[in-house]
Amino acid sequence: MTGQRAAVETVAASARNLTKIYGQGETQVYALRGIDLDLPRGKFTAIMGSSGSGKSTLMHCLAGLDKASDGKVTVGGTDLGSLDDDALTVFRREHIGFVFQSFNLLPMLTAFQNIVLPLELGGRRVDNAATERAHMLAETLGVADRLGHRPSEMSGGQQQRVAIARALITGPDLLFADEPTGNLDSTTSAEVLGYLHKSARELGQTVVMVTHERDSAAYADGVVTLEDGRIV
Ligand SMILES: Nc1ncnc2c1ncn2[C@@H]1O[C@H](COP(=O)(O)OP(=O)(O)OP(=O)(O)O)[C@@H](O)[C@H]1O
Repeated sequence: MTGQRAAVETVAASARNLTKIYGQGETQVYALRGIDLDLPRGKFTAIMGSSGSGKSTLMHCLAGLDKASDGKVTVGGTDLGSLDDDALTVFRREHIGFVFQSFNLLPMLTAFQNIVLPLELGGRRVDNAATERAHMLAETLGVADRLGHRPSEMSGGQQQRVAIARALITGPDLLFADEPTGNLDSTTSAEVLGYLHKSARELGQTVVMVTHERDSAAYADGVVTLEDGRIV
């Protein structure tokens, strides 16, 4: 095995000298000041830091939602800097899953229909294998008995777990969770964080979560702390 392939198999995503500058001249803001980071495959990593430390910027650059000013981001062996906007959109759809504070489920669709939606949007058929995977994810995330329900018929925690299943349906290289428990009470938050951890441990999914809560970060296998655009 070549060194490069070995690296791709153990590291899901990496940043090298990742730098992000907003604005120009006197209004320039250095949001990221040369970040070097490897996200281990199949692990749950938390990105922590106070407000303005660069957490969202780091996540957006790693997820291909924002372009770096300098440096390099690699996800699943692909250099994101080598992709144009259209290619990046397709790459995100196929290789990156997103979970947000607001669950963003479509209200008129059932849980099952929400979970398989990314496949349909990507032009893939929901065949037997896809249906089986949706059921397996629902089982793992404890919402198998809710598959026929619409979001309004589910609790916040259940909706977020359906959103996690939806983000995992394509088997992404990375699952990004941006303050995933921001809208949940502490008991439900603990449950959802437990399921994110389970997604890494049992399904081998690489999970990255942005949070400003130390309690939430405690569920992760590793914590990256940012301060003023640097890892500390
Ligand atoms: N679009 C933008 N234009 C100019 N400055 C920006 C922009 N986005 C972020 N910044 C600045 O970059 C720095 C990092 O912001 P970022 O949103 O990444 O921090 P954060 O840690 O996610 O904060 P929070 O926890 O409040 O969301 C801050 O100083 C912020 O003001």
